[in-house]
Amino acid sequence: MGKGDQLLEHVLIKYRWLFVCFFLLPASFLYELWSYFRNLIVFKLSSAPGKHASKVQKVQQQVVFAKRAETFYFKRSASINIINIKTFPLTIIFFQVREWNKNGQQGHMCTARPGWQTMSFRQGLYKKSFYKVEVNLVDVLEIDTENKTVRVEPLVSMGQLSASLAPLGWTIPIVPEIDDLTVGGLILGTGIESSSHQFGLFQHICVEYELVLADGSLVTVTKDSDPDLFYAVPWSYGTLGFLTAAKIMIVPCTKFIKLNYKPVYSLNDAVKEFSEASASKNQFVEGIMFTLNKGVIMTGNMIDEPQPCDKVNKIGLWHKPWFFKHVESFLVTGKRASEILPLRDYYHRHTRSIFWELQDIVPFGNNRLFRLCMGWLMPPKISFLKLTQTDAVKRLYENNHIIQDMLVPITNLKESMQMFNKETKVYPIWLCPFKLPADPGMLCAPKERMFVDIGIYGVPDPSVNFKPMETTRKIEEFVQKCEGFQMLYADTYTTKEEFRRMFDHTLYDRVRSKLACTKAFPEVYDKVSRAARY
Ligand SMILES: Cc1cc2nc3c(=O)[nH]c(=O)nc-3n(C[C@H](O)[C@H](O)[C@H](O)COP(=O)(O)OP(=O)(O)OC[C@H]3O[C@@H](n4cnc5c(N)ncnc54)[C@H](O)[C@@H]3O)c2cc1C
Ligand SMILES: NC(=O)C1=CN([C@@H]2O[C@H](COP(=O)(O)OP(=O)(O)OC[C@H]3O[C@@H](n4cnc5c(N)ncnc54)[C@H](OP(=O)(O)O)[C@@H]3O)[C@@H](O)[C@H]2O)C=CC1
Ligand SMILES: CC(C)=CCC[C@@H](C)[C@H]1CC[C@@]2(C)C3=C(CC[C@]12C)[C@@]1(C)CC[C@H](O)C(C)(C)[C@@H]1CC3
Repeated sequence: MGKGDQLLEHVLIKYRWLFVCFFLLPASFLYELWSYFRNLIVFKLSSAPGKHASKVQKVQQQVVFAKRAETFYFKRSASINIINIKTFPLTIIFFQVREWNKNGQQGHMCTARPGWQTMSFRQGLYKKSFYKVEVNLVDVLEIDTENKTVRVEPLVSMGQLSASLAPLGWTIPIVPEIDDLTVGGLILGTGIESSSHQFGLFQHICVEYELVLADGSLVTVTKDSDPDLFYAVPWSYGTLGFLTAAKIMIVPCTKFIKLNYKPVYSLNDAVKEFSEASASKNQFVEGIMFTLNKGVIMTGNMIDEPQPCDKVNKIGLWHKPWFFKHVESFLVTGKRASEILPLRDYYHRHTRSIFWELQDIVPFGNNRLFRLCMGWLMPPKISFLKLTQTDAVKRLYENNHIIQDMLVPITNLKESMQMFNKETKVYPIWLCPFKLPADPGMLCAPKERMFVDIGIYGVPDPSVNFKPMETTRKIEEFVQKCEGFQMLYADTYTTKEEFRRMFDHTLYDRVRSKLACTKAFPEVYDKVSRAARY
């Protein structure tokens, strides 16, 4: 690398904030504005629910077309096979055939959602070669307060869903905290939040899935109508079919939450407080560890209205400190404290600082003056950050940064913390308890157990000699020994055999062979392993 390139690389890394502040923030704002008005018009015209059936038909047509195109290329039969599909515009077919042909005529399919839009550090290599199916389904379809369900399309985001439900006094029981997470990604990957100790993972609040299968047929499954497929869908990462709608439980909600902060000053205390809180009746439980021995355990409950003497802290306002910094401040006072927060501010509490990831990108993002002047533009859209990140920044993250969520039984919390401390010394660490019911599927377990998600996001301490692959492999091995799991949005460095040991593939394999998925979709491992992502 020449001197000029080195200088450029240095500037791009060190001064990424310049680009972020002067370009990405306004771009993100304009995008939010556009999507706000688009959603408003769609909602006012109520056109979305009516269009669902025809949009799903388009998905089916593309799948049928992919199958026919495959037959055509392998058997070299007449092109009439392809053009025969009614109502599908010819031009699109020709373009897609050309694309599919150019890309090596592979039979596997994936959604056409570009990799830069997904909530993961990397993008799938397969997005370059697979046959891409447009699943342009972005709307809330029906809010049924009588049966306590909401029916949504897969690209509905958490921000959009909480904005739709909260004014009506309802919420889904688990609202994963980053606004742009989508229902589809959370069902086919997984979702977790501070209410998961009561409700489980995102899949456990879903009651019905509508899917387009590998043969182009449309099915609607519940745990009673087709338990095999119903339980195989979560964690399948889009390798059983295309999700076109989901029915999710809703529960009544109030406008406020009372949040209690309990500072802890030793690992033993932290584990004790956190485990007790996870087994309690509190509606929300979360912990943030700022060192191995110091952290804050939070419990919360919805309340109807604040008392006149209560101070409401609107932590979502643009000029408020980042949430994790606010939490850290309770370590200084050392006292238990409580405060009232608006519920939506609480749900989206980690959005403005992208947990603690934004401090590496905009180092002065939590500065009071910056917040006052520019805070309303924050955060930049994760997808825009991803789209515009340079190779130098990517390499920097690859070699000096770790982003992993490890799900281990809560009884292994102490040794897990000690292990991650030894291998990474990354702080803050996110702790979120969740109940894992004894359901069939990838996380099949003999009995219901309490787990904890340990989220490690950040730069390992120089003293630990962090090596991305070796360190992650050690952690993965440890997690496997604890009978735990790794979240799939992050890279897995396991071998396929190790991955199949970590996740129970019995039901998944059976459903894949029953639904003829093997030719249509890759296995989960081939979408999430480090080798499958760039
Ligand atoms: C009955 C009903 C049906 C609906 N049906 C549809 C539909 O079919 N299709 C559809 O697309 N929409 C639907 N909506 C949603 C509607 O379009 C949204 O309300 C719209 O997006 C505008 O939202 P808002 O102004 O209430 O959001 P705002 O509250 O202004 O939120 C806008 C954005 O800011 C974020 N945000 C808000 N508060 C916070 C906070 N405290 N912290 C961090 N981020 C925050 C949100 O996540 C969101 O992305 C429906 C809503 C209702 C009530
Ligand atoms: N608090 C939390 O729980 C958090 C969770 N996450 C993780 O982020 C991910 C979700 O991110 P998001 O950007 O929403 O989703 P992604 O685009 O990352 O989707 C995840 C997977 O689901 C597949 N998928 C999504 N929608 C469909 C569909 N309609 N039909 C078929 N397959 C589909 C995708 O398939 P394809 O590859 O074909 O596009 C992809 O393999 C999850 O893995 C989640 O665990 C991240 C942050 C926080
Ligand atoms: C289960 C839970 C709570 C998971 C939280 C995961 C987040 C911390 C992850 C999800 C997406 C994620 C990997 C991301 C990044 C940081 C960590 C994130 C936000 C960033 C913003 C880091 C900076 C990078 O240049 C880039 C922009 C590509 C990514 C994008 C995705």
